[in-house]
Amino acid sequence: MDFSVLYIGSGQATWNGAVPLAKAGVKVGVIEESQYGGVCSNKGCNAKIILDKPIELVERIKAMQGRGLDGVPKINWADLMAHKHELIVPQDHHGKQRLVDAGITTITGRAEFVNAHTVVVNGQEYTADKIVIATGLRPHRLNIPGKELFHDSTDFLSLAQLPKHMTILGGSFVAIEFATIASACGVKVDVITRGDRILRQFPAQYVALVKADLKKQGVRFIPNMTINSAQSAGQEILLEGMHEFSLTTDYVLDATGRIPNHDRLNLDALGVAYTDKGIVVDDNLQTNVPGIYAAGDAIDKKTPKLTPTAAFESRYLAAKFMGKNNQPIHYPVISEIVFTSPRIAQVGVALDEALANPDHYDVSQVSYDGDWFRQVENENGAYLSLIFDKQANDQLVGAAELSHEADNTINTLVPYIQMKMTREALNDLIYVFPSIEYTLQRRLPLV
Ligand SMILES: Cc1cc2nc3c(=O)[nH]c(=O)nc-3n(C[C@H](O)[C@H](O)[C@H](O)COP(=O)(O)OP(=O)(O)OC[C@H]3O[C@@H](n4cnc5c(N)ncnc54)[C@H](O)[C@@H]3O)c2cc1C
Ligand SMILES: NC(=O)c1ccc[n+]([C@@H]2O[C@H](COP(=O)([O-])OP(=O)(O)OC[C@H]3O[C@@H](n4cnc5c(N)ncnc54)[C@H](O)[C@@H]3O)[C@@H](O)[C@H]2O)c1
Repeated sequence: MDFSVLYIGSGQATWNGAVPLAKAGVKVGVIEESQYGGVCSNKGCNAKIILDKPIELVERIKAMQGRGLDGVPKINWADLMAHKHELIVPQDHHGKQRLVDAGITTITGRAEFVNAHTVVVNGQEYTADKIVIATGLRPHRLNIPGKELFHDSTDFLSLAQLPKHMTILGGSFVAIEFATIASACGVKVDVITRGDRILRQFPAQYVALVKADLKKQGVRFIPNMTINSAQSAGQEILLEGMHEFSLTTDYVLDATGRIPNHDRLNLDALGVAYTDKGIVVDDNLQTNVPGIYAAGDAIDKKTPKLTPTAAFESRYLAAKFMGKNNQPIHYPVISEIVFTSPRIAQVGVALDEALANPDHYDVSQVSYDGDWFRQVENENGAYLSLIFDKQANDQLVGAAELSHEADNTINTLVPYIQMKMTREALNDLIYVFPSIEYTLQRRLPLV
């Protein structure tokens, strides 16, 4: 065999495990058809957070007007984009170098299976004991006439010049994060959704506040609408939908989700099971074909398709391949965030579920409006919910926050929930003062 372990794809689901595996002396190969490091490093999280940063800073500066700061800086999109390129363009090179430095053989090109232990890339065959499918997702495109006029998240993240009027199809992470960025930069934004909700996975009450803020800023939400076609109308694009709906716009961002890349792997020849959401794996991340595993966004899974979950699965498989862990995968508590302004972050039991089950959960809801430390930045409209399990000794089992600091608060709470800390134990910690964490603790109901 050429390799002990051969990965297809080089994203988070690969390198987090492949690097330690190779450093432990295992013969590892990685095949990548596009940019090394995958979506997150090159056309996802990292690029997005660079474009988002000034939006967050400007919002915070706006809140401090007349409180020690005079004047709100303007966002310069061209400079911001140049800054993004400066940081992101080298990621492909770094992503490859990280593998090479660990002693991994990198193979550039598209992989296809020949049999359970062989793949072909650019006409050359490579064999391995174990093969890990970590091929991620690509943008879904609505299949309607005129779809070629649409753009996807990758296009937006490299947009040289902002349009005057942008129409976004979809209402989840990509749609709302990009609506936040574009609108803050002065673009007139429409968000068209099939249903009547956006950001379904986040607490309805916090989402409603974010939506109200976006509306105030001029974002127009068009719910319960199916777009049926698009066509050029001079310099503009004409969208037509049900009930004789029509709209002209300068730019259409198709944010209707992402689809797996496994259709390009010749899986049917091997009988590897998959669904339209991804590869089917058991609780050892092995497919129905022995020796073939899958990790990251490529899997059909209930856990969210995020960078930290992909990295967790990658490390899990590496430990398994090194013989250090023979247990089924056991996910720890998972946190997530949407980079709106302010952000919504959450971890553990969902707030909406907890509120719907008052016999099971005690929900402590806090407004930071009266909190002097949050008022240092004049942050208003910030909220925290803590969820305790009444049936398990008042353990903290979930939390959600809407604020500019939501990522920090929720990250602080992750280990408490994972380590099953009770309300009593949480009151028994001493933090730096003043700080976000100290403020959080003071908001905990005493036992
Ligand atoms: C715009 C955007 C913003 C995001 N923001 C966040 C965020 O803020 N936080 C967060 O946690 N997550 C975020 N995500 C999700 C995150 O990027 C993914 O969960 C993560 O990249 C998954 O890693 P992966 O390794 O499973 O797949 P990927 O990163 O998609 O890597 C798969 C790799 O496989 C390669 N490949 C596919 N098929 C083949 C083949 N046949 N042969 C060879 N190579 C192949 C692809 O080129 C790709 O490089 C975002 C995603 C997008 C699109
Ligand atoms: N902050 C973050 O962690 C972050 C940010 C961006 C993306 N991501 C990840 O990237 C992935 C993609 O996110 P996303 O927002 O593109 O997709 P998504 O799958 O989360 O949402 C897709 C959206 O498109 C809508 N939609 C689907 N099909 C449609 C159709 N035919 N017509 C109209 N609307 C349709 C859905 O109702 C939904 O609102 C997810 O796995 C997400 O976890 C994460």
